Amino acid sequence: MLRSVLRASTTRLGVTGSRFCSSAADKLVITEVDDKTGYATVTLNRPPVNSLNLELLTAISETLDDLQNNKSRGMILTSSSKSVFSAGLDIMEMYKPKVDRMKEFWSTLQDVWFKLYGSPFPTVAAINGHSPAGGCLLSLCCEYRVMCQNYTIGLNETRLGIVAPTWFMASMRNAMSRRDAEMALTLGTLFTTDEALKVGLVDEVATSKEDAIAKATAFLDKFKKISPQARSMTKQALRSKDIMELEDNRTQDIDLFVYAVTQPKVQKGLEMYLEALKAKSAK
Ligand SMILES: CC/C=C\CCC/C=C/C(=O)SCCNC(=O)CCNC(=O)[C@H](O)C(C)(C)COP(=O)(O)OP(=O)(O)OC[C@H]1O[C@@H](n2cnc3c(N)ncnc32)[C@H](O)[C@@H]1OP(=O)(O)O
Repeated sequence: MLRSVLRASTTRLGVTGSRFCSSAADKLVITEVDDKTGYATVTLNRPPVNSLNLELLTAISETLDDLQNNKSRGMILTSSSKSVFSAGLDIMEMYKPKVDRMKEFWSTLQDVWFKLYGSPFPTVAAINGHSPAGGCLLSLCCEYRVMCQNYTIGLNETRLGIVAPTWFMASMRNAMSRRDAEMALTLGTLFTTDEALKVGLVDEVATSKEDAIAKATAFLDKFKKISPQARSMTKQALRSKDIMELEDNRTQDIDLFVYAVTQPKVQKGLEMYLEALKAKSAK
């Protein structure tokens, strides 16, 4: 049975059985913990496309703190949308930005990356929809990815005229061969589910969200007989080089982000990209 933990930002709510309280639907991140397994299902809930703005990133960051403080046994990251896992960073945070907010936005994204990529508990992404750019990054931070059929995933930054930061690249390199990561990053490839499986960007394909959650749960179950401490120390040792590299360069990374995104050429590119997105959705 699902337990008490429904959390969004700083608000705790109750839950009865497997049903959410009505107010849960308004929350940016919904967390349910299964009493039997102890696994938390964390659902991104910012319609229409879970684009990652400062508020959503803050809610994710706080959720990850909660899971760590409660010594979570495992996390499944998914989305409440029927067709989008996450559309990546909210382009409105980068288009005509206010510099102070932009810095806080990027610093919060860094926090989420540290907490998710370096989490002591095991993590799986149940990717139940499209997952470009920052959406792909969130899933890459997890240890295992199960993706539903007929969607797209990838770090497509070069297609927007943007260079993915080195820690985005490191996250991709951790999942795929160096060669495939180089091709994918330079081309800004958005892979179909089947293509993503072939290059190792995802680990399993699912037929539905329920199937993805079941496969994610089966992955977490594999660690039942493994010492949690040995497991987490091994994971963190393998990822520590990437983590230390960003830790040592946090401020420069924020400054670089602000500099790159405020370039007139990049602003123009973002404007055109937004216009194209809006024209497409108006059709
Ligand atoms: C030194 C380093 C410098 C910089 C590094 C920056 C790194 C950047 C990382 C990023 O994540 S950038 C974001 C990249 N994201 C994308 O390219 C995805 C764009 N979106 C889509 O392709 C599609 O929306 C979709 C995710 C495939 C979903 O398609 P669907 O048909 O379901 O929805 P629709 O396109 O109609 O969108 C609905 C609505 O949402 C708006 N939208 C979509 N994505 C974003 C976004 N990322 N940010 C802000 N808004 C977004 C879209 O415009 C529609 O709005 P409207 O209803 O008002 O028209």
